Amino acid sequence: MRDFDTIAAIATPPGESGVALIKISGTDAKTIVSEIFKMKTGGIFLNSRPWTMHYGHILEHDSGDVIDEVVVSYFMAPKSYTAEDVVEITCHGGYASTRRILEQVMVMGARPAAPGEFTKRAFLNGRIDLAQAEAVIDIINAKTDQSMRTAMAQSQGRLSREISTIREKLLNMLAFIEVTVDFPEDDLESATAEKVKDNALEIVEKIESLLKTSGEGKIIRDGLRTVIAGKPNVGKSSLLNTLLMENRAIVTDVPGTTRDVIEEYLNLDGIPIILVDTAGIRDTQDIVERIGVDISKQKLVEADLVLFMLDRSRPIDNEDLEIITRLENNRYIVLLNKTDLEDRLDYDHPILQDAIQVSATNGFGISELKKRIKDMFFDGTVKAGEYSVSNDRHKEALMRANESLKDALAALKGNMQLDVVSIDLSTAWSYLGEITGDTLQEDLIDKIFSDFCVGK
Ligand SMILES: Nc1nc2c(c(=O)[nH]1)N(C=O)[C@@H](CNc1ccc(C(=O)N[C@@H](CCC(=O)O)C(=O)O)cc1)CN2
Ligand SMILES: Nc1nc2c(ncn2[C@@H]2O[C@H](COP(=O)(O)OP(=O)(O)OP(=O)(O)O)[C@@H](O)[C@H]2O)c(=O)[nH]1
Repeated sequence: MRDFDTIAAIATPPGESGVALIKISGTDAKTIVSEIFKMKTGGIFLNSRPWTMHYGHILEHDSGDVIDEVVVSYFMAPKSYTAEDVVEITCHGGYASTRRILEQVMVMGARPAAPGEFTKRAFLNGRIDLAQAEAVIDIINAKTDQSMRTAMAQSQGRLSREISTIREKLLNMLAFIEVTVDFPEDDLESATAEKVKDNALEIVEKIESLLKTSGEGKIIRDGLRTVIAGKPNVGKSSLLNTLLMENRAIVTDVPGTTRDVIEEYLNLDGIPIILVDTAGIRDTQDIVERIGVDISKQKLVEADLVLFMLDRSRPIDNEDLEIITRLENNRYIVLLNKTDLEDRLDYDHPILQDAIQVSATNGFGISELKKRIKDMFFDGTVKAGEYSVSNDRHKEALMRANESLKDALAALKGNMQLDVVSIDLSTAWSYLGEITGDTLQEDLIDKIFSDFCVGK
């Protein structure tokens, strides 16, 4: 194991809570805490057995003043989260206690941990691979049970095992080719080519079945960005409220949300939906409103799905048509709202063909809308209990590996030299290794961990 310096961070969110956790990892973790921890038993923490918890008080080192009442646990390397010595201090939740304890830990020689640094050490020390480390963030970010299941499966090595199996197979193929090339007198070329081809086809099939899950996988991990669009006053906000009333998931402050755009999480039978309510789109001279309208237009561009709403109690006008022209590049569902009022629509317009009749105020048609969304994005590629590829980085690596394998197959078909085929196979092997972090450059690895939160 590599020898790193000792790092520390508060692992729980800032603010008031029942308890808070301060994590310390590295060779000096135990010595550092020993200096400031007075155990109730009178024992010395430095001599405590691993994987035990101890009750006592954290003292300010210089004055000996009691800072807080705590429970301290000790995990001995390599059986800990980071695979280093880890000490965890559980203190009373709150700004003052956590800050003062962390300060003492620093005074004793620890350094503040960078975002994701604990998990990064678990990776660098070989306890988990990169795909498993990435799953840790996905677990933290998971908004629905379904998102959580996918992330947990990945953190337990589900994808990594599939990738390792394929990479081993590729290595065997490479070894096989090498033997053939080294002993040309045995005239094994064509038999080897045949065998390599069979194996490559098998791997392509495996990779493609993984790739097939990636569309749904991404939605399960990141959520389906669904923008409610339409003219002012057609009932967009009412729809948002009706949808949220039944199935509100976790309400978070999504960064970048402006006053004019509301973003909320909705749990649609396990599918996380980021519902975006936009300002009504129309031409306006009012500067403030125009900013809102411009943001709405931008949100349309970023949407996975647009719910385009019309007020059924009024004829379609130019303002509606102007929004329709913007929908050409989006997947959308047309909603005809206010079905409780008199119908004044002219149904000639082609966009109205598959429209769903709803009432945002009395809930009419809402279950049909939900079903339509599910049918549109989930064709059952991901079956219950199956793992899906949810991360764009993994998807890209799989796609590149697949291309290299296809190059190898083309070379075999063209009766190219077997060592040409070897190059393609080892390129595929290398791309797949990026997923588990075996062949990824250090700066890219650093970037992945920098997206974590401090204390993870
Ligand atoms: N107190 C505490 N709770 C926590 C965490 C933590 O770091 N501390 N976790 C932080 O995410 C999660 C649990 N993740 C963990 C992952 C690995 C190990 C660990 O010690 N693994 C060793 C030993 C396993 C064993 O005893 O067999 C290993 O894998 O070698 C601990 C926690 C959630 N709860
Ligand atoms: N009768 C009836 N009224 C509705 C229905 N849905 C919304 N409304 C009413 O239509 C009006 C406008 O609704 P909002 O939800 O604020 O419309 P909006 O599209 O968000 O409007 P802007 O924020 O201005 O873009 C309100 O008075 C709602 O009560 C419906 O299904 N039936």
